[in-house]
Amino acid sequence: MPNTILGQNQYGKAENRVVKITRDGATHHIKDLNVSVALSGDLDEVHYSGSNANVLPTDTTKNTVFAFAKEQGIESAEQFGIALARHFVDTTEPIRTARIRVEEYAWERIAGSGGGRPHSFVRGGRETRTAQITYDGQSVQVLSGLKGLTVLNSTDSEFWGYIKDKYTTLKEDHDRILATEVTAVWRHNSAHQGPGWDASYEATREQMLGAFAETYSLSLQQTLYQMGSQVLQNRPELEEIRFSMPNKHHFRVDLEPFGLGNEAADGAVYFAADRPYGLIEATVLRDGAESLIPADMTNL
Ligand SMILES: O=c1[nH]c(=O)c2[nH]c(=O)[nH]c2[nH]1
Repeated sequence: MPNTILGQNQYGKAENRVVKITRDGATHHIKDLNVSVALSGDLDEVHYSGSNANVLPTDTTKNTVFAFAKEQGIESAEQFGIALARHFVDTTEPIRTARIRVEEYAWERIAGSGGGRPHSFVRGGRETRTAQITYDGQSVQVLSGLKGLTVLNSTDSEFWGYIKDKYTTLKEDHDRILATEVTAVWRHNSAHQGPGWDASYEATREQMLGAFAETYSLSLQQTLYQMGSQVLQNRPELEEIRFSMPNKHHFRVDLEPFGLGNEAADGAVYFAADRPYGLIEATVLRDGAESLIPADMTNL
């Protein structure tokens, strides 16, 4: 039998769905998170011999998520993740590193005649907010982000001037739809370690959307870079942002067989294809900043 050794390993309870209601008199507030815990440390023995002496049960990590939601409340995804990561490493000797991943789902207050209803919510059609917190006993690393932010420009997009070889059939386009579903992860500089996570998130999202809308696009790559660049220029607390952006192709339908023109300028009919799709991914950095967001972080 060949000899084997244990490589990278981590464990914990994934996808703890925790909903916290905060009551402010008759007015309620809701936080809806999906929290995944991954712990690593002095855990060779459980793999080699099955000794659980160094194992904090994944069941306990689940309980901790719910107990912390009650004891400390949930101020933001980032704050909650930082508190959990510190707890696992600082209170459990064999645990050396904790990685907490958080997804946050938005709920909006249902409108009423006298303003928003106090305790009724509708799940927002918005993107999912994400955060990843890593703590190794020394420093806390926070990556914030979002996924599922679907955007579309119905004009101001062209694509032409590309390489043409014997397999190229794509026609040059001077007025196309540009649509994508943005996944983005960004890194704050070390001076910004909260609070203010929510305000930073909203402002970053707004810059991203503004840049998408305002860029006259010659390629999705160019739009992506403009989005990242505008975020970094307007959010001094950020150092680096990575995007994964599928090109949600909208092809003008050939209506010639029915004697119909279908020009973009006249208001065209498109076929919204779902696959395959172009996939455009890149990191944008502040000049001089270190590239620390892993390339696969936006493919989770
Ligand atoms: O914005 C685009 N970038 C590409 O690289 C590409 N390739 C392609 O076929 N269509 C597009 N569109």
